[in-house]
Amino acid sequence: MSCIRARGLRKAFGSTIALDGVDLTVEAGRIVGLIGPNGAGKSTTLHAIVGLTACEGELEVLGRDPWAQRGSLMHDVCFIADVAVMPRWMRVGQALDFMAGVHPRFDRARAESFLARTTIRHASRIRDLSKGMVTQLHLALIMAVDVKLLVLDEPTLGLDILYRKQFYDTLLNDYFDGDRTILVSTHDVAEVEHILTDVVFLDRGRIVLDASMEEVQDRYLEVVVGPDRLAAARALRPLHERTLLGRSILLFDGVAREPLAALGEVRSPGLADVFVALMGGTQTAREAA
Ligand SMILES: Nc1ncnc2c1ncn2[C@@H]1O[C@H](COP(=O)(O)OP(=O)(O)OP(=O)(O)O)[C@@H](O)[C@H]1O
Repeated sequence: MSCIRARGLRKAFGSTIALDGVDLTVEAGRIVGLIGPNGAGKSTTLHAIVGLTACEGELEVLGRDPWAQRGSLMHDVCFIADVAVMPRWMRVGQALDFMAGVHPRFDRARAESFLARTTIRHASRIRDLSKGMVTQLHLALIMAVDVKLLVLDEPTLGLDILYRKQFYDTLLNDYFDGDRTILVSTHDVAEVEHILTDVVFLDRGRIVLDASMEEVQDRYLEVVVGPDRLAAARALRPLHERTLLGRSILLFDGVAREPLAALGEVRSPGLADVFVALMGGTQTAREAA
């Protein structure tokens, strides 16, 4: 059984089509990045998955219909939007009490042992903690919830780079155990690239790319060419072309390494470059040819 299985998901808000036929399968034990620009439909997808919004189409999460069976689904799912946004008036001990009261799978001892590694004290008020400490507290609460699926909607928005890195590193090292599934949305590709097993690019309510990181590695190549080889490189129909320090960098989808190597230095593009190539909307060499 897949962890998430969506077929033909559609959602309209008035005349705005937020999801326009999304098919998505996420297997258990994967870390999937749902990546897209503002308004792409990321939050709507995640809300549908955790049963916060009803959609047309078929959707099954951990064998349940999220909209109809939200109560039971929430025993196995944790949904977080905005790390480090917590009630400022609460004390740390009260946040632990609250979690213990509302979530049947919250393991207080686990949260306590994580907090013991920090300088956060039970008696501290959240408003007196630094932003980094609030991130640590939030992580301690998340990581103590024993669920099968963790859904994170742009979790690190508003955090600076150090805390964002700390958040993802801790998530990977102390939470992910190979059985859990993590689905994280972001518009910052570089931030999550190193933790993902799979990537889904979403644009205007449609999936543009759905692949494992290995598939991305195998499929896309970049070649750096000088002006003398540019016409030959363009003839191989690149997906995207950009110029950097006077040299052209052409990105190809599904073209073998050998013919590219004859044109210049071949390398694997970063996920951000593939994202720009697929979503950039700029004129590509293919169009120019
Ligand atoms: N409750 C709503 N009422 C009306 N329109 C909505 C509502 N929720 C989302 N939309 C619209 O649906 C589209 C998709 O929004 P969604 O929030 O899912 O995108 P997103 O990819 O999460 O964007 P962002 O990165 O900006 O949060 C947008 O055009 C948005 O304006």
